[in-house]
Amino acid sequence: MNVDDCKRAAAHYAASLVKPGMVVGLGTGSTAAFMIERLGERVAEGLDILAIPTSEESAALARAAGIKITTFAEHSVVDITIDGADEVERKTLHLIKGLGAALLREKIVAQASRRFVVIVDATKPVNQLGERVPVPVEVVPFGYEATAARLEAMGAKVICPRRKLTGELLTTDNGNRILDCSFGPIEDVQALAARLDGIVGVVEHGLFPNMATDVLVATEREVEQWTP
Ligand SMILES: O=C[C@H](O)[C@H](O)[C@H](O)COP(=O)(O)O
Repeated sequence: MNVDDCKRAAAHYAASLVKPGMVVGLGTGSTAAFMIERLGERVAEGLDILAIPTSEESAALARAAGIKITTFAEHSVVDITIDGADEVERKTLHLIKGLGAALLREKIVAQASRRFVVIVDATKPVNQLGERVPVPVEVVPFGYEATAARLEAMGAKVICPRRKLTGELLTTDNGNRILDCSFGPIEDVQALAARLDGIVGVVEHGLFPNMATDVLVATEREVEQWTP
């Protein structure tokens, strides 16, 4: 199985957890896209659900797949959210998310969910968060250079990601900027999350400690289910 086959296997397993009548949070990214596609197939076969997407991209995929969309104005609790991740810490199931710039909406939807199922291929689990990827941080555009300097003073190497096609600075669905912050392997995820929460100009960050209720890891042979 190649990486896409693994992503698809985890996504299909997660989609099978969705039951009729549920309000479903739809994650963002390449793994979540396989899950949205599969849920669309189940909807075509008669599954009745409502969905809250975590990005404009996932909303477009859901509409194209025939999945009905709802909002928090109509449903304040989400039964299950299924989303990808950029890193999963093996021992704790803490996550880094947001390399696709959707972290703020993803965290709002995850926080409102009874069950938060994370779907990954075997390249995503790590011993310590920050081993392979930076922590994306969503910041308001005003003074983002000053916010970046503040993050650098905390020990991060900060990069402003740009759109591949246009070269423009990456802007989120919420009109904010993303700063990718490399801290290296993170000793204390919750302490770093609290420090990031305390910086003026930071809207949200991609550290998701103690949020996943299930992590589905697709290896070449099987889909493993990890729980905290
Ligand atoms: O902002 C993007 C999201 O957090 C994604 O869930 C994350 O980047 C994983 O994406 P993928 O499944 O494409 O690796």
